[in-house]
Amino acid sequence: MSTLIVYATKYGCTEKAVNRLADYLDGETQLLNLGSRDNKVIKLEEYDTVVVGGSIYAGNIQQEVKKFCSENINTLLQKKLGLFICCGMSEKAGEQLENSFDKRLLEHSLSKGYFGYEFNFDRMNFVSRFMVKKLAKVKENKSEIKDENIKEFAEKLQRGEG
Ligand SMILES: Cc1cc2nc3c(=O)[nH]c(=O)nc-3n(C[C@H](O)[C@H](O)[C@H](O)COP(=O)(O)O)c2cc1C
Repeated sequence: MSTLIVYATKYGCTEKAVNRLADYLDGETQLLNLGSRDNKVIKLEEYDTVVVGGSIYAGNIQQEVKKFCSENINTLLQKKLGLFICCGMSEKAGEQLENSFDKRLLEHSLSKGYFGYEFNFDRMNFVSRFMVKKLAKVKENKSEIKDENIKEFAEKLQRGEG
């Protein structure tokens, strides 16, 4: 199995999560950070499995992820597909995941995951810090990456079950 993991991250949480996912997947795995400037040209046709995900800001996934999905939807619908998000409000994870991806991709995906969250105050600007303190009621750095969820996601994807 050759897998491409496509993701976007603002403060690095999603990057940590996809590195863990790569460890749980068999075969060759390649990472594509949509926010990075020095990406190699990726040919989606070369992968039989594609995982797409990112983190949630103001209820939605980053624009780069939306753009990638809409530009490649027909190819993604031919792949073994996994979709995931990282987000701070775990009780809203299901709803926010459904908001983030096209219905056809959600229906086609073999595995949908919630990979947890991090709040990294050292890297946030003043406005973000203020919003997180007010809305999430968190005041210091916190890391809650859900290793069990990532493992389960990888297993489901590899079993090929919906
Ligand atoms: C300004 C800001 C807005 C956020 N908005 C949401 C939100 O609407 N819903 C949510 O569940 N989490 C929200 N979060 C939490 C992020 O999704 C979470 O911190 C995530 O782990 C960040 O991942 P990243 O470092 O890969 O970008 C927000 C965080 C910040 C800093």
